[in-house]
Amino acid sequence: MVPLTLAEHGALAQARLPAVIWDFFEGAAGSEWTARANADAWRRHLLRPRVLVDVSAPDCGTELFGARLAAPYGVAPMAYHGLAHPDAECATARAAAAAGALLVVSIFAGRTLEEIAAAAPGGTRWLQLYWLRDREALAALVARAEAADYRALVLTVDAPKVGRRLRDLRNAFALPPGMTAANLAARLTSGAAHAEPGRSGIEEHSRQQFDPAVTWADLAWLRRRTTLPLLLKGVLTAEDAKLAVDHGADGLVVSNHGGRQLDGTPPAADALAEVVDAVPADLPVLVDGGLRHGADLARAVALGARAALVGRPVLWGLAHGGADGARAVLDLLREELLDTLVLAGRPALADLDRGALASRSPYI
Ligand SMILES: Cc1cc2nc3c(=O)[nH]c(=O)nc-3n(C[C@H](O)[C@H](O)[C@H](O)COP(=O)(O)O)c2cc1C
Ligand SMILES: CCCCCCC(=O)C(=O)O
Repeated sequence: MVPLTLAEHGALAQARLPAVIWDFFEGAAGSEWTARANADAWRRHLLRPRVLVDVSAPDCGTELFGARLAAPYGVAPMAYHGLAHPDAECATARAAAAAGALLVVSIFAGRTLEEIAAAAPGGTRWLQLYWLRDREALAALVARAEAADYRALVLTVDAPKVGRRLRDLRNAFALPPGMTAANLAARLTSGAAHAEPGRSGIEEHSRQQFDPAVTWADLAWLRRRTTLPLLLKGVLTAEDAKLAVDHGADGLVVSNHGGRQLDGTPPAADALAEVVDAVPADLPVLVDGGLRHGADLARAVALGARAALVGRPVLWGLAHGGADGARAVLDLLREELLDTLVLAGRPALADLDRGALASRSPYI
């Protein structure tokens, strides 16, 4: 079967993956309400098409921090792509570069930053960080990212610890043998390889390694260590968006972590406008969570996002088809976006503003 929707990519992946790994990918915190709401919220923004517009040459290309992208999209940072496919992040890097998409590499990647860069030399890559207790490890990663031509840093700020993910607790999820975070010393990663019944190795590991005492005041330490643009990922409120700007953030990612952290937060699609409206107009705001169709990319741009990141669907493609599968997911999103631009009578991203949407329809 040639998958024609992201959901069909998901079905192929689920058929292939061990259930505990599928659960780790798909799972979210608590009742998983926020994870479900993420996808539903995009669809509540109905599209308002314009007619008799010249749509013969639609263009969804864009530029982000000086890099050219084929569409306003990227791969969200996700730990351990090797759980999906043996070629791991190197395959994802090849897919993203071929599709003209940004790749945000997780601090918990299973391949080194240098291997990932070498796998797709022309690609646009950023590095995501969690604030570890071991600051020297963080500083070393920043230096390596700069040397390997990563173009920005993304500090994830919604995770003083990993959320309470019931599927992982039920499965006593732990990393399989051989699966390690290649960019960190073994002493910083070994905790995720074992879980007692009713526990999650990932959650325990985060309690050991993540610094839950970090505050806005600490950002200056990171800011001083790099000239790269610094984005904060996991901001959902106007208050925090303003604080981020005051503390030198160069961009934001509106995100509830795909519902994997605090269940009950607003869907990302609903938080986006609040954040966009709180920051200077030229500050790049990205968004992730629940984007499952190219039309959702159009919705994100219309609400003020400069680009959107896609998480689980890329792992679905990777799981069933390696680099080709991940690329197929990204290509499908771009094709669907172009189709949306044409049929909505808005042939360029600049034509997408809030007038392109009828929000919060009473009909669905
Ligand atoms: C398996 C998995 C691992 C993830 N690992 C990370 C991570 O290492 N760092 C991070 O900031 N976010 C991580 N996330 C969250 C994603 O970056 C992103 O916020 C979320 O997946 C977007 O939602 P979506 O999957 O609905 O597209 C992870 C998500 C998944 C599904
Ligand atoms: C201590 C390892 C944490 C990895 C967390 C990755 C993940 O599942 C997520 O951020 O979500």
